[in-house]
Amino acid sequence: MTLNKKDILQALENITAPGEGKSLVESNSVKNIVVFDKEVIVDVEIGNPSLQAKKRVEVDIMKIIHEKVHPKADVKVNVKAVVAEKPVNQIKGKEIPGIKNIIAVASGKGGVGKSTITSNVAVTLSKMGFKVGILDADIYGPSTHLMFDVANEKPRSITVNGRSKMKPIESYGIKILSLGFFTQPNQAVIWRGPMASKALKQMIFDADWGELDFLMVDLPPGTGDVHLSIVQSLPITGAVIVSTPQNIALADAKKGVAMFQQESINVPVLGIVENMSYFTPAELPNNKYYIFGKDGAKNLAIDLNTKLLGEVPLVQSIRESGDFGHPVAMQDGTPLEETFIEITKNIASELIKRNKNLPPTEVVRITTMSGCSAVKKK
Ligand SMILES: Nc1ncnc2c1ncn2[C@@H]1O[C@H](COP(=O)(O)OP(=O)(O)OP(=O)(O)O)[C@@H](O)[C@H]1O
Repeated sequence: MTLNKKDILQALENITAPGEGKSLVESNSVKNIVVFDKEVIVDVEIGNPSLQAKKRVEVDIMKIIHEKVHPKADVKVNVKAVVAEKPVNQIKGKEIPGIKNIIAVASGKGGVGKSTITSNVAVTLSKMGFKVGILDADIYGPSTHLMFDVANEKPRSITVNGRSKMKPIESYGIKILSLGFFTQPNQAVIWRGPMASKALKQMIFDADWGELDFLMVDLPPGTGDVHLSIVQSLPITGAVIVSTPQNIALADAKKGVAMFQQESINVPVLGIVENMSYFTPAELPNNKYYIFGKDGAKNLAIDLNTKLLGEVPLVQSIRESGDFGHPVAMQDGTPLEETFIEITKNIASELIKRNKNLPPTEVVRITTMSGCSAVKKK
């Protein structure tokens, strides 16, 4: 009996690769053929990993060789399944030169204190000596301009390298751009999807942010289409989710986490900040009343395999300082300053973990911060 490779290859042209609509030869599935006397060994690779597909290819090859080449050939078939990695359709915004980390702050539910947490973490980062910016992307109710007492300011247009750019408003050393700068205080503006996207793109890419260590983005509450398009248009380094302890808020926070973890977005969730964890009256600072429930965010963080970044109490001074345009974390030597330092450090150490794939210089730069305490700005 004389068998040769060419006849075998020709025979294999009659078999289609499972799920490919092409012959095994055409689809390059035949990797090797060894002929030795009456013995034939065929190595094939197919894309379908199911047992049936493998068995079908094996039987088909044996049958066709017996039919077209030699009925007594001793055929051995090795079928290997090679599953191509599924391309992930990630839509990421292009990098913003000069901005090292972009932290998105989100909440599933409205009014849980997302802007309060954003402002106070930004202030704490700035007190630590970092260059910080805030982009208020809350299309429903921007409030950063109020919390930093710059409600009546309007960003100017300046020329940088021959291009006209929007100059962020600076308050307490933090650069701010907010949709709130472009509406009248008493005007009810509904930023519709495309209009909001356009305004935000301008505030991101046509603004003179300069060098920033951190740009905090205050997202609108919710997890709808508008949120997706905002999140997808920004190169976000990590996301922080804010929730209050009630079940109804936690259920929405869960959706917020899921939004960032979607395959098409895939933004690392740095953790959850629980706001209004307990009430502490000013005259009884050691008393804690868990009026909205206890450990809700902690349990959610465990469930979702993320971190509880900290718990912020419900206290009058947080509301007052927000209303007066002077974030509470600016005050030195208070328990709330400590609370925000703790949260900020936790965010930073989660960022270090997430950034470990970045070039070493990037990681070192952030590592320096993790161990440091608040450095007072001159
Ligand atoms: N821990 C707190 N203690 C007391 N008041 C708080 C606390 N956190 C937030 N507030 C107050 O609750 C109100 C809502 O807070 P904030 O605007 O930060 O919420 P938000 O989630 O950003 O709201 P929105 O959904 O409108 O964007 C503000 O008046 C703020 O000062």
